[in-house]
Amino acid sequence: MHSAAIIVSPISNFPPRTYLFPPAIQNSPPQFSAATHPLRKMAFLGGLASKIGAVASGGDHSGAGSQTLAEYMGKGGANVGDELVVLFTHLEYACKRIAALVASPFSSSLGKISGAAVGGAERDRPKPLDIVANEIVLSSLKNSGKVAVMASEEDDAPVWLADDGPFVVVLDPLDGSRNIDASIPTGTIFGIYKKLEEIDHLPVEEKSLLNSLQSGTKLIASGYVLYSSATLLCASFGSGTHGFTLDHSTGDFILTHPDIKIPPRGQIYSVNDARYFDWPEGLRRYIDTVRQGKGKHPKKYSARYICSLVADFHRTLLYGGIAMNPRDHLRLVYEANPLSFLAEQAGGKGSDGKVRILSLQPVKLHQRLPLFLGSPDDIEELESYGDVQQKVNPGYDV
Ligand SMILES: O=P(O)(O)OC[C@H]1O[C@](O)(COP(=O)(O)O)[C@@H](O)[C@@H]1O
Repeated sequence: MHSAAIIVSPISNFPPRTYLFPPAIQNSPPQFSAATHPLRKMAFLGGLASKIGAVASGGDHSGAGSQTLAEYMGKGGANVGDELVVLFTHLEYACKRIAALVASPFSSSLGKISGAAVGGAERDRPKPLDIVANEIVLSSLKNSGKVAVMASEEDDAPVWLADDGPFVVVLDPLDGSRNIDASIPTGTIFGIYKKLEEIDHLPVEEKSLLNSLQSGTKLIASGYVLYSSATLLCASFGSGTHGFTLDHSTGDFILTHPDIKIPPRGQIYSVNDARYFDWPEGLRRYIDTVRQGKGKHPKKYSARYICSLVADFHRTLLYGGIAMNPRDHLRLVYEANPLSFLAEQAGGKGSDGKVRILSLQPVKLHQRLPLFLGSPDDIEELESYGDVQQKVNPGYDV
C-alpha cells in the first residue's frame, strides 16, 4: 500500500514512450522482401501460436485462434455491452504497457526497493515497478470515462474517478513483482462491479469505500493478465472463463483458450512448504497424505510453486490441483474474489479453507485471508481436514 502521489526517482529512467513492438520492426528497413519481412513472419508466427494454444487447451475450439477479445465481447460474441467494451479496451491497453514494461531493460532496477535492507514487512513494500504499473492502470481507467471508483492494492484508499462512470474496478496492478529480477512471471488481477447507484448521495470517501467493498457474488467480470513467455489475458463475464493470448505482431488479444474447464481433480499442489512447521496439524496431514498418494486420489501428488499468484493460479486452472497460500497474506478484495470468480466460472472452487470465498463480505479494503483455489474435488478433500488455515504468520524475510 502507498499513496499514489509518491513517484520515486527511478521512474524518470522509464522511457516516455513504451514500445509494444521491437523498434527494429516498427521501422523495418526496406531491404526485406514481402516474403521475408519481419512483420509478415511475426504475423505468421502469431497466428501459428494462437492455433497451437488453441489445440493445447483442449475442448471445443470454435472461434479459437481467430477472434480478438474485442470481437468476443462485442455484439457477435458475448455481447457484454458497449460500456464494458470501452472499459476493457482501456484496461487491455494498460496491460500491454505493463507487459512492455516488465519485459524492458528497466524492469530489474524498477523492481528493487530503494533504501534500507529488505526484511519482514519491508519485503511487502511496493517497488517503483508496482507504483508505475498502478499509475498506468489509473490513467487508462480515468481516460475510459467508464470507471467511478478504482481501488488498488497499491493505494491506501480507493480513488474516485468519474461521477457518471457505471463501473467499479478493484485490482492488484502487478502481483509477484518481487520476482522480477529473475524474470519470473508476474500478473495483473482485476475485478469489476457495477457502481451502487443507491449510495450516490453519500460523501465521496464513503461511497468510494462502500462501492469497493462489494461482495464477490456481485462481480460482473474479473480477470488476470499473465506476463510470461506469452502475455495472456484470462477473463470471465459470468459465462465461462476464457483465455486470450497477446499477438505481438498485431497488438490484439486472440481467443486461444475458450471456455476453460479446470479438471475436477488434479495431481499438483502449490504452496510455500518451507512454512510447514508454521502450518496447523490439518494442513500438514493433508499435504503428507496427498504426497504419498494416500488421499482420495490414489496417485502421489507433485509440488509446483512459482511464488507468483497469477502464474500459480493459471497453471492450476489448466492442469488442476490446488494453488494455496494458507496464511493471512493475500487480499480478499483484489486477489481472492476476482480469482475465485474465475475458478468458479471454470468449474473450480475458491475457499478460505472453511467457506466459499465469494460468500465473504469484505469489511476492510486491504483485508487478508488464507486462500485455496483449484479443482473442486481437491478443495473439498482439503476442507475435510478442518484445520488448514495457518494462524501463525510471523512475517517472512523471503
Ligand atoms: O511469501 P508467500 O507466503 O509464499 O507469498 C507469496 C505470494 O505473495 C505474492 O507475492 C503476493 O504478495 P503481495 O501481494 O504482497 O505482492 C504472490 O504473488 C505469491 O503467491
